[in-house]
Amino acid sequence: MTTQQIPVVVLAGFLGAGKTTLLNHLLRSARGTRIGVMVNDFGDIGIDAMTVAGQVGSTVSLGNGCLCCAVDASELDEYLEVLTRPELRLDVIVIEASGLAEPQELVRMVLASDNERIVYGGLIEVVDAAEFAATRSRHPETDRHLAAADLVVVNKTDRVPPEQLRTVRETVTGLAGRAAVVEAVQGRVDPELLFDRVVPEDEITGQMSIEDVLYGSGEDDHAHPHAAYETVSLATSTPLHPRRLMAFLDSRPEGLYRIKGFVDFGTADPANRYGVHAVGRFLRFYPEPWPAGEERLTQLVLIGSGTDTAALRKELAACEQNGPQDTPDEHSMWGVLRYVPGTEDEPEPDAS
Ligand SMILES: Nc1nc2c(ncn2[C@@H]2O[C@H](COP(=O)(O)OP(=O)(O)OP(=O)(O)O)[C@@H](O)[C@H]2O)c(=O)[nH]1
Repeated sequence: MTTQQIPVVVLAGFLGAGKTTLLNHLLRSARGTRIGVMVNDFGDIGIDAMTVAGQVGSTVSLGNGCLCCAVDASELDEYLEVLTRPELRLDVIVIEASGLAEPQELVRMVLASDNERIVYGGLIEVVDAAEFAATRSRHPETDRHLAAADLVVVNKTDRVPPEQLRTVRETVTGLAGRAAVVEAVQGRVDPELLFDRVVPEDEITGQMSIEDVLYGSGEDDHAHPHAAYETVSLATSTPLHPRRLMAFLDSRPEGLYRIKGFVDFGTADPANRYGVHAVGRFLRFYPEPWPAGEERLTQLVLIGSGTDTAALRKELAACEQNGPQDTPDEHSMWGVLRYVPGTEDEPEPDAS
């Protein structure tokens, strides 16, 4: 089921791009969220961050050298096995690839894992805005890495003048194809781009002051550059048409990075609701029986960068069924079922 699977995020980028800085930022700003990490070396991870990372102990350190050279698929599975133990109650696992690793290899290893408690959480490429041109000329494989990414973080924007940043961003966006592209200083991206933050109890019960509402609630505001991405939500009691939803998903626009929630397909499958999990080009549906007494609602959240939110809202609304004459036929679920794990013709996600 969607809610129980732990997303495994692969964090890649060339030497010095800011992967560890970003990881430390995630660990610091995660608060109630429990993050497991796999890195080559714990040396660079801050002591305060280690209080979170420490829950999994040194067992996750993969030793020196390139992660994907040092670890074959069975070893990766071994570490995932440790990190997904229920007693650790981790909400997300981040694998930091060594600066020289081929990230696509790691992604393939995660996708090939038969650990049922995990789900692929996306490939994030960190780019050094100041060194981008030089890195690209020294390492032509940069282009391939960017093309495989689901989210590109253009980091160190403080080190380049606006003009140069625009050029870097344009080049990156061109190479990254459908990936979402966000800018950052010191790796400070909103953790919610990567995973669902668990809201700590004091935030739920605590009262918000007017300042909180206007300016956010304090210390890690600068860590939540909300302008970096857009969110579109849909909550409707009208069932969605499976064919139209699949047409929308199959042609989802560039920059639409994550989709999560539940779908009601009405009479097309009255017994089940369908959990949706999409990150980059990766898409899965998880049918599960409707909980007894639960209102039949479709609830979706779409997260993207550089997307046309008005158009997304319109396209989503067009997926709703229009009365009895629009009732889906018996074959209309086939497109959806292709993305249910364990079905015979489950598509291979594009990790090339
Ligand atoms: N000016 C500036 N420096 C940054 C930024 N982000 C990271 N750095 C610095 O860049 C250096 C490299 O950052 P790391 O996070 O260690 O990079 P990495 O990608 O993990 O490096 P490797 O582990 O060697 O692959 C460190 O000295 C960071 O403090 C940023 O946004 N601006």
